[in-house]
Amino acid sequence: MTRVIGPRPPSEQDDPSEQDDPAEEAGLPELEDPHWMHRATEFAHTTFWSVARRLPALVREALALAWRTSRRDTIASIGLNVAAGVLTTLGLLATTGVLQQLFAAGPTPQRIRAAVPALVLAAAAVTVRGALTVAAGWAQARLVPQINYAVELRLFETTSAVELAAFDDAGFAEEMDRARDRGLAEAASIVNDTVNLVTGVVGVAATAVAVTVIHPLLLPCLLLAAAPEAVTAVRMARHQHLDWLARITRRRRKWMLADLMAERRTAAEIRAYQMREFLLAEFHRMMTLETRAELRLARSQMLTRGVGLSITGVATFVLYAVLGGLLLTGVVVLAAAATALLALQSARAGLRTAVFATNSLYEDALYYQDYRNFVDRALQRVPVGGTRPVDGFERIDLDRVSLRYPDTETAAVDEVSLTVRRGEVIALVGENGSGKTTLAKLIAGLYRPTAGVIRWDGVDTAELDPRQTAAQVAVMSQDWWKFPFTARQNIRIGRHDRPADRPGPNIEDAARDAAAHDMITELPFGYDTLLDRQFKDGQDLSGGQWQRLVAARGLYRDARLLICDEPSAALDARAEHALFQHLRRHPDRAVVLITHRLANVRHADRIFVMDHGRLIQQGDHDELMAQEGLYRELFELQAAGYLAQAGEAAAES
Ligand SMILES: Nc1ncnc2c1ncn2[C@@H]1O[C@H](COP(=O)(O)OP(=O)(O)OP(=O)(O)O)[C@@H](O)[C@H]1O
Repeated sequence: MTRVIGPRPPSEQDDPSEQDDPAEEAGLPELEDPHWMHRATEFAHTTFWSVARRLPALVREALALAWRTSRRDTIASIGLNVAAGVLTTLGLLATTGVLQQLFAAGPTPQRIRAAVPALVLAAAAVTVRGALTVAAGWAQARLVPQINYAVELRLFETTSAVELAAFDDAGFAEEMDRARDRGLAEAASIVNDTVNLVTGVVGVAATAVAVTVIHPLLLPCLLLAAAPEAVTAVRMARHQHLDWLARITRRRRKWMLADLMAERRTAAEIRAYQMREFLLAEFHRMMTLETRAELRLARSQMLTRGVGLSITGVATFVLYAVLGGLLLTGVVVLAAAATALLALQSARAGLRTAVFATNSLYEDALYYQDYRNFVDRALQRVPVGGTRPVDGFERIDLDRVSLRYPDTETAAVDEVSLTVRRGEVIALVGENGSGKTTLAKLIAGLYRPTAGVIRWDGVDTAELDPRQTAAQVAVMSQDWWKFPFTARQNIRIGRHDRPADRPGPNIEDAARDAAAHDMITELPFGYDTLLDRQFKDGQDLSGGQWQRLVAARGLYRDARLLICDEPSAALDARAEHALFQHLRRHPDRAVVLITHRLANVRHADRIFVMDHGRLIQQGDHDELMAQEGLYRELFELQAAGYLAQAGEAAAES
């Protein structure tokens, strides 16, 4: 049988456990550290005691988050764990009672009878404690999805409201990634860690109370015996973290390779270039190094644990010796000593839980802080706008408007003044990078000018209600997104909130106007076809078909200002012709058209020519053709191509 997947089998020489730290590793392709690495590094270099010092503040933060999300589940998670702790104490005391009766003098049946009440109490304590622990776990598990939902909602409410310009700011984008990648997930973790910490501390405290009641001298003995285990737990957690840090770049590369080999969007290219062997070899190399690192960690963890267990063994031996001494000198009775040994198990488990929870809480809180900081900063970038109502316009005036993108030397739009009037079609033309799209986004209100003023009927747009202003605008963007919805939804999102009584084109009419209707009806489920291949029955469209859908959405929006940025770049001649029939003059609408196909702007009322962000020419087609300049040059260049072809065809016939 042919092997479908057949990576090179590891040779003996490749045995990961046999190789030393390879120089090969240094030859791996360079990758930048992920943006959240600074937190991981910060944690790695913080001592456990510094972590413990910050604990009260972190616990307060986590509890506040849980409290805001669900008071009932917060109280239940903490309260039930504390109650379980009280029952641990009761259970241990009852056990001492049982042992005291069993070790007392007298005939066996009589001793057993005397032990029965304490035995019942101990059994009841264990049972109720178990029930409380289960209920506490349930409350804790209920908290997690609620917290996740609350923090995600808050994040996306904020990211979807911030101004578009924020997305051009590399710092902002990085903070957003950081908040999304780890910050979000760690919100529920810090609450979980806190509840675990409380559980651990309550467990230790309950045991401590029980042994102190039995005999105060037992408490220091108990802590002494449990301490080595806690130290081992801290050391192992640190090892694991440092090792994870050292391997993170390689693991990212491994994930990236794994993604490349199992992603739809890369599948075609990988096959076309026959990259399979190359990728599998890279993956194999990465896995070899990774496995070797994991084996190294396992070895060092084993050593740490071995040393820890040896010290714990010695400490337990010392405890036994001390208990023996106390028994011999009659300071404690046999029953109390036996209970102390039982208590030791419980204290160890509690201490281990508390130590792990402390470590995790500190680290997770660092990432959660990233989320908090991002949301605070993002809220400052939500455009406030004015309150003046807007209902259409007669004219939009740009007065020496400029826009400089963050961290760039030159202005993408430089002191441009122009007017867009209702009922007109205006065109923006110019070479690549001349600032047309940026200017269109300024007119659409997607960007605020960094200098100059835009006025709607004489009123500065900063004074207008931003939601109402945006409702007047439709943008058929050059870089549209393939929204993973049905064809109908893809058009309807253009004005999904249109009230039933408000007039406007219906979905099918808009699709017909954009030459999309026939193409949609030919899809397997017509308008209800899901346009995403990653889901069952989903379909994909060609570039031109998508663009027809985008045009249909823009027409369905039925806005007073229609901005069309290269609306026909991917359309065939028939679809382009059909679309431009519907982009003609309309008394209630202004159209701003950007296109490199200059034949389409011939009939525009006015044409604005951009060059390096500046407006260098304006007029209608005839005026611009009558003068020397960029417009005529570009138009003639394009026309020459058609004329030459027409000439060749005439000569051949
Ligand atoms: N988000 C951005 N951040 C930084 N610079 C940008 C951004 N978008 C565009 N630019 C720069 O601004 C200038 C104008 O770009 P713009 O997209 O407005 O040009 P254009 O005339 O529409 O080009 P094209 O004809 O290629 O679509 C270019 O130099 C471009 O590199």
